[in-house]
Amino acid sequence: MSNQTIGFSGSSRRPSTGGSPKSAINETIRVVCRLRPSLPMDAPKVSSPRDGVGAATFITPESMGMGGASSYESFVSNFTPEGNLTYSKNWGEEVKSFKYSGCVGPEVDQEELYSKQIKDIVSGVMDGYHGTILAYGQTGSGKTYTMKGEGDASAGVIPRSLRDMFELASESVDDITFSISYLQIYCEVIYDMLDTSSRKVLSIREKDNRLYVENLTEVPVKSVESCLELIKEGDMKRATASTLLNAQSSRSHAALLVTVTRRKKADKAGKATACVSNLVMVDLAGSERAKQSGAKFQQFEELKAINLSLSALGNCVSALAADKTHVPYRDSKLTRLLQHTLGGNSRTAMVVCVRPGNDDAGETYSTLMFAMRASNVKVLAKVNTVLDYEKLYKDLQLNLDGSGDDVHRMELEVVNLKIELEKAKEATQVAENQRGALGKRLEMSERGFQASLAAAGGEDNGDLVEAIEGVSEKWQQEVEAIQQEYVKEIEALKMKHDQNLKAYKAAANSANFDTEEAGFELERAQKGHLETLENVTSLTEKLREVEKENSGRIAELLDELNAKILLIEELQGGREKTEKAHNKKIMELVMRLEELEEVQQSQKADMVSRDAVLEMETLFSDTVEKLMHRVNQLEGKAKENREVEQIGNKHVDQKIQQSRQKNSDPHAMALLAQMEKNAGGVGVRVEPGRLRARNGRKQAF
Ligand SMILES: Nc1ncnc2c1ncn2[C@@H]1O[C@H](COP(=O)(O)OP(=O)(O)OP(=O)(O)O)[C@@H](O)[C@H]1O
Repeated sequence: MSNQTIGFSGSSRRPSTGGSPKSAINETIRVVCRLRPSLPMDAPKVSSPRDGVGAATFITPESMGMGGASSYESFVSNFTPEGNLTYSKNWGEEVKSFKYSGCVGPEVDQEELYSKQIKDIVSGVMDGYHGTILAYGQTGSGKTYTMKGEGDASAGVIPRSLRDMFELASESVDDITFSISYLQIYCEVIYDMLDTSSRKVLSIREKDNRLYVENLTEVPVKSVESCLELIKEGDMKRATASTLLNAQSSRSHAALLVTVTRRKKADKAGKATACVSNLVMVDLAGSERAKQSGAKFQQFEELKAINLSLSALGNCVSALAADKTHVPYRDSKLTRLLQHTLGGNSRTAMVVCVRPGNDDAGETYSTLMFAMRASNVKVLAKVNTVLDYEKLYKDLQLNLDGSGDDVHRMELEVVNLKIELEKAKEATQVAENQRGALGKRLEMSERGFQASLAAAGGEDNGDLVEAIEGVSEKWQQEVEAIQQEYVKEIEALKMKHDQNLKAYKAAANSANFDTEEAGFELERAQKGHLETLENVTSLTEKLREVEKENSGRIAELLDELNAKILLIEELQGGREKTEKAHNKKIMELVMRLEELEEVQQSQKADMVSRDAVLEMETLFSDTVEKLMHRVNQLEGKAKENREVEQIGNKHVDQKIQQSRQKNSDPHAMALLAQMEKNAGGVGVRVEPGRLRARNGRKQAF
């Protein structure tokens, strides 16, 4: 198992509306609406007074004859395999039409769905195109069933795709290898499902216009079974994760990434290429409303994250469908991960799953609307070919090895030819020698013959001379025949020698040429390797620098983290104290409340009735009114008294004045004495001018 960085689906270039590159596929996202059958869990729920028995929001062949569906508030009233779907709202008053790539009802099985809607995208992946299959829909609508399936008979898209891919690979002459990665996005955090050792959190990175999930585990696989086993292990981990994180299957998005590397043989120009393509299969989390799901606490947080990512997906789909320049991919991890898939370089199919329960009508409608938008998104998929450096290197090595063999073979041939040439030379020499010897013998014979002829003497010996001349002639002829034979033999040897020489020269030339070619090739390869090596070295250096930077940054981050942990601990300590104080306060308040309740309870017994209170209130206000009336009366009286007193005072003052002037009025004196007495004091002298003020105040009440 290797732990490395791998890419998700190539370039994010948006498809242009103009001409497309050769072998590029210009199409839209293929949207297939799948209506799942009614299950016991969709037991009839009464959703309106007019809907007494409903269990399906769409008409199925089974429900068709029962006449129930058309009485529902909202329902799928018709659909065709060609993808036409009609949705009726308000008991059929409003009708909305949708058009998808296909529409499959409950009667369509996994095999039919796969072979008609998905298979060609999978085989496209084997030809070098990226492919993406998504399952979207409300919780319980059949996404996992569609993607994974149940058992062999109901196997879903994932096992069927893997089977097809391995089968195609076994039939191909090319060298095809597979690897898989498996991840989940839970509450906006990416987890590696194939890393059994840790629960590391992964990040999405971008480099050279290529998105990748950093450090995501990529496992080379050799069979469908090993893939399924790894997925099972991942799912088990997911189940474990669900206890740790409270994540259930529907709470996270699960994505399986299959990378296919197809190596082709080098062409005549010696260029070896490889296609590296991805098949991404995503089981999205279920869309649902908090109210509907009754989510609380952690579940609510999950739901928030799911809805955030699904609505981000919806926003991206809307922006792409409307051909907007800005697509908000960065709004969620899901959309960032699918950036190159949606509207980019990947053939994409989306199976939109719909539940039949009539309580789901609202969700069904928004699912259908989302699907409609998705079906307008354009994609431009192209074959993803790269230079296969590994193969190129291996092939060159093999070629060089082969050239070496050829040179060696030719060298041997040359050596053999040289030996034969030497032999031919020797044979020629022998023949020359023999010819020389024969010539000498002939000369000697000639001389002997002439001598014999002279000794035989003249015409008398005519018969003998004739006989000798005949022998001589015969001898001469024999010698000539032998000579000719030798000449022929020498010529043949010469010819063979010349031929050998020619072959030797040709072999030597060809060997030289091949050696030269091989030398050039080697030089080119060495140059290429050198460049690659230089690139690798500079990349390694960069990597080291980045690692160095990262380790510095990581150290800083760790320090920060430690500081934050300390802070959190302190805060927690403080919070605990505050909590304790709060708890104490709450306890006190609770006790106080209890006391009050007790008091209230005891007061309740003494409490008068509401009528009695009203009566008392009326009595009280009557009394107050009367008192106010009385006060007003008294104030009027007092005012009158004050006026009378003023007049009286004035009169008394005049009288006192007069009597003082006269100093003999006994009546005035008596009055004065009386007044002084009333003023209350022994030794108090009442002056006539001041008497009014003191008395005036007293008389006010
Ligand atoms: N086409 C179908 N035929 C038969 N049964 C189906 C079909 N689709 C779904 N089901 C059944 O419906 C139930 C819910 O399906 P499934 O678990 O796939 O839903 P889901 O959308 O993945 O839910 P979640 O979002 O919670 O993961 C399962 O019991 C499944 O077997």
